[in-house]
Amino acid sequence: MSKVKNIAVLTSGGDAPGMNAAIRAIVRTGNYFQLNVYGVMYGYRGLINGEIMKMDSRSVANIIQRGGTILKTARCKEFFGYEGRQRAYEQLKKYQIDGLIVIGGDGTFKGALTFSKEFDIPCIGLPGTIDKDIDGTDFTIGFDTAVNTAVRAIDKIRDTAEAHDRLFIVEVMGRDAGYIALHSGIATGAEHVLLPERPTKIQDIINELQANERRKKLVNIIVVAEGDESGGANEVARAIKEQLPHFDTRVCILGHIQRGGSPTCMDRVIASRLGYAAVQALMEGKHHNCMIGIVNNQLHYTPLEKAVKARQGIDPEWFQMIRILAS
Ligand SMILES: Nc1ncnc2c1ncn2[C@@H]1O[C@H](COP(=O)(O)OP(=O)(O)OP(=O)(O)O)[C@@H](O)[C@H]1O
Ligand SMILES: O=P(O)(O)OC[C@H]1O[C@](O)(CO)[C@@H](O)[C@@H]1O
Ligand SMILES: [Mg+2]
Repeated sequence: MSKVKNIAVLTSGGDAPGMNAAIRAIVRTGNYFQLNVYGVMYGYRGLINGEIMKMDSRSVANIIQRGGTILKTARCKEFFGYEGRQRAYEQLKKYQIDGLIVIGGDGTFKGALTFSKEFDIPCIGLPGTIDKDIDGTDFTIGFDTAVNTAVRAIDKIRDTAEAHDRLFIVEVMGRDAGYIALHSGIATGAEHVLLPERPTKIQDIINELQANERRKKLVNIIVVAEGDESGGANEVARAIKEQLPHFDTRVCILGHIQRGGSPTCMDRVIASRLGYAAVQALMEGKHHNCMIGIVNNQLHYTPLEKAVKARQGIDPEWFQMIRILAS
């Protein structure tokens, strides 16, 4: 018999499509096993301020297909301080909550780790971020939707680039990670992909653009991750225009459209599996203070201290492939 009776769930950091599917899975699994499930509004801010409500199966009806998060989200400065976390703990005590599920990125997990150590509250993390920048999981809730949104947008940009023989520099999200850029760039046949994981050599790109011009290849798409050290699409455009002023160059920053929208099937399935597993982990008293991810299609449990920002080395072969396939 599970000792856990009352659990809470919150979403924190940037929203990600599929968070609602995870909330739904948590509430329905919890209710099925006769737990009380509380939803905390606005992430850690709502925990500190006591914006907590009981949820039941009907309160999560018709949300699996919706982007955003019905619990809303926030980035909360007070939670960085002990006093804020103590206030949060008092709220959990008030509702007799004995397990907390946090859905967010690496920052959210750092907060949960400190909180669980200080106040002995079991926490489970679920990776919810479009950036896919977390160790211990092959996928994060939201990445697949975001990257598909970027692909659809870049396909449209290519149409107009083709019509005008233009160079387009498209900036995609990814604060410190280039996964959205890498995958959307490959999937749209981009000529270049610039990522924070690899130093950008603008001069090499300029040389290749000139070589393309000589062989009458006049349409070029460069996908830049916002976190690339070159400073983003505007900076790349400025550097290129200095040497190639005759190129008809445009910049498009995709921005937050990548965070919204109905989650893909893949994100809904990942979120449902992870939400279901999170409740089971709390009930079984196993894997406390772990993030649950998916590795090789199996659930994978990573201690929160190791569920940190991932910066994978990207094999240089990928970049060679991008150049060959775009030639
Ligand atoms: N070191 C920390 N100690 C306590 N709380 C933290 C810490 N780091 C982050 N948090 C809490 O987690 C919140 C979310 O973190 P952050 O803004 O880094 O987003 P994230 O979870 O990494 O998601 P994403 O990067 O996808 O937007 C912070 O606003 C803060 O409340
Ligand atoms: O919406 P905000 O708070 O400006 O955050 C933007 C950041 O969040 C992310 O979308 C991740 O959630 C990053 O790709 C981006 O740098
Ligand atoms: Mg983060």
